[in-house]
Amino acid sequence: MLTVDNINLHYGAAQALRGVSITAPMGKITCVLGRNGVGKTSLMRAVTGQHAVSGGTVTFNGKLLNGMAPYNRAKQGIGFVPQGREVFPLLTVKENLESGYAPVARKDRFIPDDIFSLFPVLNTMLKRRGGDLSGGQQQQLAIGRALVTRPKILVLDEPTEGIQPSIIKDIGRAIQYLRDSTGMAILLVEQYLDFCRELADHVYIMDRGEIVHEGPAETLDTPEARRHLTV
Ligand SMILES: Nc1ncnc2c1ncn2[C@@H]1O[C@H](COP(=O)(O)OP(=O)(O)OP(=O)(O)O)[C@@H](O)[C@H]1O
Repeated sequence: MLTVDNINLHYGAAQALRGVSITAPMGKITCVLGRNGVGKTSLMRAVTGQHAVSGGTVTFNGKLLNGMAPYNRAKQGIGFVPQGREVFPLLTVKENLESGYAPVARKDRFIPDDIFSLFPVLNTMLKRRGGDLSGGQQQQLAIGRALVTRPKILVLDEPTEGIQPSIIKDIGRAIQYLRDSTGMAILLVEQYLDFCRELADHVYIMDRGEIVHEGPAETLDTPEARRHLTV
């Protein structure tokens, strides 16, 4: 289980997170929702080690992650699919997937078949450059690359952003399959309410750097939750 306990995060003098606490249990999909600029990506940066917290703790399966470099967090089982995908445009699909080998033991340096079962298009495009793929295909590649690192928790930052509906469905199915078949924890940041309502076991809503709502996915339909999500 991932436990974020009472964290603060600053960019210089500006505070982006204020006393944020969330948990993401194994075998569950935990979704963090909120409008633009409320701190969702900052929370993901705190979890993956891309930005230091200025207070509080981040632990994964009992191990304190504070101060640990992103590379070492990947070794602990934190797999990250960043906002905007960050696929290497000049590397082939195969090379992009292989870039996930760095944190895994030598014996595990192969591409698990599951990835091609989930996203068959990647298998047919192995020799194509990452930059030549559509946005949806790049998103599938970014998820595949994270899976190559054999994560115990998959952290996804707005995987549906700018993606066509049919591929959003494929990505949703893949996320459910990963939860149900591997028991990994999934931490999902989203602005797309319906996607979260369908997938999430538990939801958090953020506003201005704080958690303002927490509950099962059904609670997204309460007026109190809606109030935090409408512009
Ligand atoms: N590198 C940075 N330097 C300074 N301020 C930043 C930086 N990154 C984010 N911020 C500020 O921190 C706050 C939270 O931003 P963050 O990106 O975490 O929000 P978000 O909810 O993920 O938004 P979005 O949905 O647009 O990605 C915003 O006010 C933003 O302007």
